[in-house]
Amino acid sequence: MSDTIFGKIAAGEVAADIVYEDDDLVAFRDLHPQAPTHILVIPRKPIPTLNAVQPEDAELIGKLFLAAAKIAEQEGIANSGYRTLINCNAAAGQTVYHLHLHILGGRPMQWPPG
Ligand SMILES: CCNS(=O)(=O)OC[C@H]1O[C@@H](n2cnc3c(N)ncnc32)[C@H](O)[C@@H]1O
Repeated sequence: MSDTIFGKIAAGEVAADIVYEDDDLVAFRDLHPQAPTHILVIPRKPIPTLNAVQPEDAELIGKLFLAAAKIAEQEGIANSGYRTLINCNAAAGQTVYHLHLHILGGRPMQWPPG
């Protein structure tokens, strides 16, 4: 049994608006979008936070970012611009402890992020 909601989505146990998936990754639209395009890309491997990423995960993390760029292209936000971010632990607001990369686009992003 997958222990986070994202693990359940990856396992097909919980529905999501999936926009991309392969053997290693699943990408789906955020339930509470913070931008016109807000997509989460997750590894199927249940890595809880960025702190838990190991050297043997390097290729998987690379695939996460390659997929993000491909998805941004598919979403039509690659040229206008988009933000990718990973929140790590409570101070950053992490609420789901299954590593995930946010893709936010379709509107101007603020800097610095809050
Ligand atoms: C504050 C950021 N916290 S977070 O960086 O941990 O991001 C978690 C994200 O998961 C999203 N989310 C939670 N449950 C689901 C779900 N079942 N399907 C899609 N997205 C979900 C939240 O809206 C949130 O943006």
